[in-house]
Amino acid sequence: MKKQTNQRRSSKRSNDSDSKESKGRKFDKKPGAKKDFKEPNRRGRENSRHEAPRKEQPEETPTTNAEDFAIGFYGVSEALEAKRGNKLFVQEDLSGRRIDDVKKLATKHSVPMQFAPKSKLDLLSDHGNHQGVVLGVTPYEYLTIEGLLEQTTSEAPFYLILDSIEDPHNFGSILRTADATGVDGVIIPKHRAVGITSVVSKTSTGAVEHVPVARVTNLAQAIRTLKDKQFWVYGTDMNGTDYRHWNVAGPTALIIGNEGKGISPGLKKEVDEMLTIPMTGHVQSLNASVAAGVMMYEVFRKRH
Ligand SMILES: C[S@@+](CC[C@H](N)C(=O)[O-])C[C@H]1O[C@@H](n2cnc3c(N)ncnc32)[C@H](O)[C@@H]1O
Repeated sequence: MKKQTNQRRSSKRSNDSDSKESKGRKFDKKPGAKKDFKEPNRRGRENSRHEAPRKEQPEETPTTNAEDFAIGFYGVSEALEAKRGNKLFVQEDLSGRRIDDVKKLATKHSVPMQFAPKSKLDLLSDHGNHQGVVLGVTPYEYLTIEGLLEQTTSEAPFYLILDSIEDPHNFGSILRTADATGVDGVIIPKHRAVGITSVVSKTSTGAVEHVPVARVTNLAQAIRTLKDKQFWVYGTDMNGTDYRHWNVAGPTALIIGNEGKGISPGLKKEVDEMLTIPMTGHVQSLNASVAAGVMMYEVFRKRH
């Protein structure tokens, strides 16, 4: 297996999607391998905190930690459905169908509710646009890279690797498009990057509950693991091959770089090919989530 991988790595990939090399290559999964990870929400993630008999929360405002709350109608509803909710705060002077829908969902999932002034919801959501609903959630359970590979069922998975995205709106927006285009997983670094916060969850309009996210301490190591599993790994910058010639056949991973610094030089060394979205105007680059969206839809367009 290793030898075959090295052979493949030594030759530059043809952009002809019918090339012999890419045809029929299977995603190398070990059937029946032992699971060493917890499945994410909506795919059977168990949550012992959620299942334990509920105690009413103390009345004081909990410590505000963006990873502990979901906000807004979509973010809250999806987190409730994913059984991550532990307490719903509803703005006391608001009513309406969407608020009622969220309340019904909380009741359905036996999540306690508290009516509170807007000032308290503002505080809990760190002044995010909460739309009158804030949900205390159990922390998101990230997958490991092995866990992500293990649970991926596509023959030719497509993963996004985010090299230190810092803006939660960019991350949320990327997750939203990832869900829309059927991306099999998103890989993020543990340090110097945004994790799954309330703003990410809201911007993703709940997609965060559907797209598996793996968090790793070393992206370069994660990429080497993917290469060992026969993935083609692509980077994105302004000096690569025109993305319209991208051969998306087979297991594929695509790296999107940091908003300011782009992809780190260390990771560029690991990629099979760099890709570029041509630009004819005056600005230097696209927004990271816009570039990610273009690339995700390119895979979708070519594969569907
Ligand atoms: C705002 S850009 C970073 C710009 C950074 N100064 C650089 O030189 O790479 C953030 C990320 O979006 C992606 N990106 C933006 N515009 C792109 C383009 N035209 N082609 C390919 N990728 C692009 C790349 O992944 C890039 O790392």
